[in-house]
Amino acid sequence: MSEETMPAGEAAIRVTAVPADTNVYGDIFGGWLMAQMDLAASAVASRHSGGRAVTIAVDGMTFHRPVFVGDEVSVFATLEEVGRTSMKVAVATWRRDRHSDEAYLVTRARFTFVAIGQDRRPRNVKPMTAAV
Ligand SMILES: CCCCCCCCCCCCCCCC(=O)SCCNC(=O)CCNC(=O)[C@H](O)C(C)(C)COP(=O)(O)OP(=O)(O)OC[C@H]1O[C@@H](n2cnc3c(N)ncnc32)[C@H](O)[C@@H]1OP(=O)(O)O
Repeated sequence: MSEETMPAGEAAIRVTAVPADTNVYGDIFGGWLMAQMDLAASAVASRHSGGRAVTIAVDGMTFHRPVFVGDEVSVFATLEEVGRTSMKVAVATWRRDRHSDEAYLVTRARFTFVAIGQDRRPRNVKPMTAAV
């Protein structure tokens, strides 16, 4: 394994990177990875808030390693903090070569979501007592 070990728990998203996800150099697009992370984090935020939640900010994203076609990409998302209407979700993405058990951390970031109502305005969310 790499310097860190991939979490043993369930990934919010696990998907295989395919040629359609590549940039002009043949590596996987950072934007595609960000979309997977947004989807994973939004699942946590929507579940906690019991409804629609939108991304308002993404902080601290660094791409540490490239992802290649055929890699298994695992995205882990954990609710870290809950405000009045906002939720901060820590997201970490790992890659595993499909022919190996070696897994490497690709990127981490913190996504902030705001729960919104039918009127698209922020709505209150429950405090972070019950873990998602
Ligand atoms: C039939 C239906 C089926 C549905 C099946 C769907 C299935 C498919 C699922 C896929 C789902 C993918 C989901 C992806 C998620 C998007 O991609 S969402 C699209 C991109 N995001 C947007 O379009 C959001 C655009 N922004 C907005 O509309 C407005 O800014 C918002 C979010 C309504 C907030 O309005 P506002 O007036 O700025 O709110 P304000 O009251 O000032 O602040 C609200 C909270 O945000 C915090 N905040 C404000 N600015 C910041 C900031 N820069 N940083 C951090 N926090 C901030 C405030 O501190 C406050 O927090 P609390 O103290 O209340 O906890």
